[in-house]
Amino acid sequence: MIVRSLRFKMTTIGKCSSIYRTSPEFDLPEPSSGKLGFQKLPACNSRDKLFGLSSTEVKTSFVAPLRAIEASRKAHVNGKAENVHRTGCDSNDDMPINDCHGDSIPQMSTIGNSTNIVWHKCTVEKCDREELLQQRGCVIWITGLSGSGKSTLACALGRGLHARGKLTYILDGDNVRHGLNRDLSFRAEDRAENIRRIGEVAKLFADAGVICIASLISPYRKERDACRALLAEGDFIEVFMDVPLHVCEARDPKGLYKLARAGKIKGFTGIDDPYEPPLNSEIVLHQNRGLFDSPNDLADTVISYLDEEGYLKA
Ligand SMILES: Nc1ncnc2c1ncn2[C@@H]1O[C@H](COP(=O)(O)OS(=O)(=O)O)[C@@H](OP(=O)(O)O)[C@H]1O
Ligand SMILES: Nc1ncnc2c1ncn2[C@@H]1O[C@H](COP(=O)(O)OP(=O)(O)O)[C@@H](O)[C@H]1O
Repeated sequence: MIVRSLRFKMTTIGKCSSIYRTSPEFDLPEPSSGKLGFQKLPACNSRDKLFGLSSTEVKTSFVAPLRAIEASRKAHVNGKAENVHRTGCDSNDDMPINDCHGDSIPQMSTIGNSTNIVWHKCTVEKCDREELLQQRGCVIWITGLSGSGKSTLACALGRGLHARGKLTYILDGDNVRHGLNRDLSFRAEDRAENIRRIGEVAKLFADAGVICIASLISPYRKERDACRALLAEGDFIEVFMDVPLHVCEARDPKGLYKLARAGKIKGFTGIDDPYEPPLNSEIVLHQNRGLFDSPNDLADTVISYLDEEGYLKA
């Protein structure tokens, strides 16, 4: 396997310094001819009855715009977001629908600082998108020290899944700090906010049916677990890059450990800022007999997990 050498340019974006746009690329086979496409959609839940359509009608008329039924979810006051945000085709059963065309007044919620808000529900749901994509939307959350190989794995994984005709999107901590999170520094509260925002965005991607690969240090267990709690059971797959600090420091591809040791970067993870390793990751990747598997092999481990758990089919 050939690893292309990359030149990194240090930048300061908003409050963050020393971050890089990461795009490590490995020479991998070109994606196979497997193409994404449209197909007849089987009726996937009891919603058919709800909208007064038979399964056949749903199948044949799905491409025509269905009248969207805006609905709001049960009022959950004071930030009980997990109940409000629950998605999935089987979530209709316990959810009252406020049809905006009817007489009922939608129930209002207060979520954090947002008052009088309503959850709008659409007839095209996560499972419909998954059917279209022939995969299950989920979040693969890669955590580990700087230099542990998160971005490299994310990229290898993205390529490997793409080659299998699966739709992925990478949310790399470095990259997201170039835009959405440019206002965040590396102080503890800003890191927590960085993790929270990426968790929320990842959740949207998963809801879109995409296999979302989040790769960020995410040093705090509590914040990682909070992101896990945003998703349905099983849809958050934590991958721990269990690479010892001395290995990451020896790699030091951006020279940041050197700067941190010299006291030129304060609060560097693993040096003078904490990293809390996960306790119950779905996947732990570590060295075998002092050697780390190649990024492609590591990616294959994750892909096998996804395959076995049924994420690579609808
Ligand atoms: N103080 C400090 N500590 C750790 N890392 C630092 C720091 N300052 C800059 N950088 C660079 O920023 C990248 C980490 O960004 P993340 O968003 O993944 O970090 S965090 O999850 O909010 O902790 C990280 O990228 P990776 O090496 O890819 O992990 C570093 O390049
Ligand atoms: N599986 C691996 N085996 C050996 N070296 C690796 C592996 N994965 C990544 N690397 C190297 O380690 C360094 C850090 O990788 P990177 O993906 O940038 O880590 P992170 O995103 O965690 O900071 C890079 O020089 C990369 O080429």
